[in-house]
Amino acid sequence: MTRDLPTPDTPMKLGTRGSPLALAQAHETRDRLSAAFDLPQDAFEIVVIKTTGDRVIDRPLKEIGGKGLFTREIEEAMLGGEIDIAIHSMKDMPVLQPEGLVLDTYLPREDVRDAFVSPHVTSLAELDEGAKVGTSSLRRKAQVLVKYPHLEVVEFRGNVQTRLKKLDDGVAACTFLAMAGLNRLDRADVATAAIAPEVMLPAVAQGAIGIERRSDDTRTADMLTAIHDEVTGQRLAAERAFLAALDGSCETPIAGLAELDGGTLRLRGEVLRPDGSEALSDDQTAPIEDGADLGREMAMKLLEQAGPGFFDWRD
Ligand SMILES: NCc1[nH]cc(CCC(=O)O)c1CC(=O)O
Repeated sequence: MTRDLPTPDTPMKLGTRGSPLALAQAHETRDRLSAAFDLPQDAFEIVVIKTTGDRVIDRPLKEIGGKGLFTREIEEAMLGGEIDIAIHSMKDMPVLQPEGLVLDTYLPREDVRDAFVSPHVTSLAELDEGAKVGTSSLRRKAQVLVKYPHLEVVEFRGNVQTRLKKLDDGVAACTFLAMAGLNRLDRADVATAAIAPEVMLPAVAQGAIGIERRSDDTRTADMLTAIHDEVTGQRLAAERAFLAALDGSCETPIAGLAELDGGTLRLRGEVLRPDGSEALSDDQTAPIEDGADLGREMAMKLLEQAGPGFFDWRD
């Protein structure tokens, strides 16, 4: 340690959004830190920060646009010294962080799968022509339409409670939620079924919590090594290299999942046309330490197969 550990008088400040899921993730981080250093919980202070994405709830995210819709205010608070670390769902994080910030600490990954949620049916295959599927995820939309072009995808924003209410109100016949989020909220009961990655490949980094810090804050860097999960780091290195090489933004339907089997890393990747008219996928293995190279190579191969214009909107 280059400096003293936090105390209740000088707590470490954990920045987070205020959604129930974000708070659950912040609490998990605090619990892991307090256990690792045998510190009381009040040596850590959870600071809730409202982001643009939280404030604007009446429009589709892609209309508000701009990078870091859910992170900008949090990262500014960290650069300004108001908080020491920021806790994020890694699947929402861009591959590059602003100057002065580092994001390389990951907690052990939760369930990576998507959940299918419906009060009416147990799978998409049971839905009739024209039935409405609620999702605001471009990936899930494209994945649904590739297999079930006769279904209609409608915009579906909001937290778990809001989305369940919308299903009750008949706005859509079904929706998808990440199993990880449901588990962290202790709401796995909401899932009608967990969808195997073979059926719906999850988003890059789904189920992983990442902790961001200032690059010059060595005390915090030292502390975070105690709660970092190496395997999650190796998996995300491959998945995020895949995403980075695809130049993936929130506006490109991309899926990717790395898994370890002994000393081998298996990466599955998928890119889709936004209208769901085509999907390209790959499945390869490499030694664990070559995960990032594998991610890059897979991205290059899929980009070449896709050709120009593949990701263009055809709404
Ligand atoms: N984009 C929203 C978001 N970001 C992370 C999660 C779930 C938790 C996770 O994947 O870690 C969710 C909700 C969802 O997809 O159901």
